[in-house]
Amino acid sequence: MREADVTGLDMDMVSLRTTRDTLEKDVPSIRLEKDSELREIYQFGRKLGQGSFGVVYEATHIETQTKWAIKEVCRPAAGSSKVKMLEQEINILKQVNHACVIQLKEVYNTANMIYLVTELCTGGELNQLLRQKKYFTEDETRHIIRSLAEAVVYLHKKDIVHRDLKLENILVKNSEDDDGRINIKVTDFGLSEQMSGVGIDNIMTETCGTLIYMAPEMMSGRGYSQWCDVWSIGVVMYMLLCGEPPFVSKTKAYLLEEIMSKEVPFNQPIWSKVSDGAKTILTCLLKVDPAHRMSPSQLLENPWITGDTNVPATPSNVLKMMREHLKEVETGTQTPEDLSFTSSEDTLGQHLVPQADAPGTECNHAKTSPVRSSRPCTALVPTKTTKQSGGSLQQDKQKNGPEASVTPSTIVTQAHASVKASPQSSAKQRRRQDKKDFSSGQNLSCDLSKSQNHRPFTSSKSKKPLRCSKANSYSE
Ligand SMILES: Nc1ncnc2c1ncn2[C@@H]1O[C@H](COP(=O)(O)OP(=O)(O)OP(=O)(O)O)[C@@H](O)[C@H]1O
Repeated sequence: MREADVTGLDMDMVSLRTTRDTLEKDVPSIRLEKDSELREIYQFGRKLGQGSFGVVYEATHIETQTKWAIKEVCRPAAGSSKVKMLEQEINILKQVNHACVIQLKEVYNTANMIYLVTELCTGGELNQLLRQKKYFTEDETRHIIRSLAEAVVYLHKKDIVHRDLKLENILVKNSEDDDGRINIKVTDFGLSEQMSGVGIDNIMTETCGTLIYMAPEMMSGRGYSQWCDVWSIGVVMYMLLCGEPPFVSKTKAYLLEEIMSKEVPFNQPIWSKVSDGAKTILTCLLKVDPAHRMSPSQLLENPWITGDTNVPATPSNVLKMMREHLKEVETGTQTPEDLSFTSSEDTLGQHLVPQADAPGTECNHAKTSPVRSSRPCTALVPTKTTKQSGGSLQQDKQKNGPEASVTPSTIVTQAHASVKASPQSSAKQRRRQDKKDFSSGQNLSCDLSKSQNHRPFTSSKSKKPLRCSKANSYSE
């Protein structure tokens, strides 16, 4: 047995991204001469499951008597699509270190096999648990969704988009911990993408994932960003609460049509027992337009998630909220200097930019809005600048901190200029125009298809033919 080189992995298997090396955890990658040598380190137990790559076993580390899961993978042919997925999975698992994401302990390489040693999740997959229970209570769902949102916030901060979030890829660490809570671990990063570019390079075009969890912008094939994961959180949450997916259709085209034409359905009797708070979150997560979707950070701050019932009521209708805000300025309860609009504009023209992570802000459009995609869920600010900065994701991060990277405006509608309205005269002018826009209702709609028709997304990523990567999951 010999330690692998400093890069940590077999270089014929994995081409590491040099920029990420320093961020990676110290996951030992060990070369074994024979497969039998691993049996001297671990005692293999029951089979836990089978994936498209290989078999997963429970295993006991002989020296420490600790239990692990070992994924045994036949080394795929060099250059095959499986190699890319495995590379991606290992590369990403080496970088992540979060309580709600599966932990990779070690990687073993032999001439024919690769072994991934990960933490053991004795509770199996979340979909199995859901099948047993039929549906989860709001309390159980809250805990699971909070953990999932925490994992997604963490991943997105690392520029990792999971792209295949679903019940099957959420493992249960233990069926129920001491508090009766279900501890989850996000797994299966085979279809994940790490965004290494800036601005438009962070728009992906590959269609991948599992249909019922797939965001509409991903299905449309016009380009998508990390907001596809938010849609999937919405589908997972919906399924936890009622046991069934919100939208079902046999083909991608029909499913897309269904999603575009329908409200999030709350017709089944079970929904009468679900709180409005939970339903509101669902409609905010399942927004057709990703620019109007609730961010994972906002989700974490939502009173339904935090259980904080003392959050001051905010007007749920954004237009109403903005009018009240302007009225305060007019009546002098707020000075112009108090205002700090983040203005932006893309080349598509006027566009409302959700301000990142306004706590307690809720959307309440499910019953009031006839068009599901036309109402934003986040605190919105008007956009009136005429300058296009070409600002990038990285530039935004430098200027505004890491959270800036997860605003839809930076990704979905490409680069925006973020300008603080500090000089009084220009701020006055801008606000006057903003007020005009708000009172006329202008700007309050962002139609994905219109936007994209106007300026189709392009990507530096290669476009490959549709291929089946695993049962129910596919990628282009
Ligand atoms: N760490 C783990 N602890 C417990 N069970 C696991 C663990 N990892 C995987 N499993 C089980 O083994 C099964 C196969 O996992 P694996 O990761 O190989 O495939 P998959 O996630 O189903 O899909 P893919 O084909 O994309 O690899 C899973 O469905 C799960 O039930």
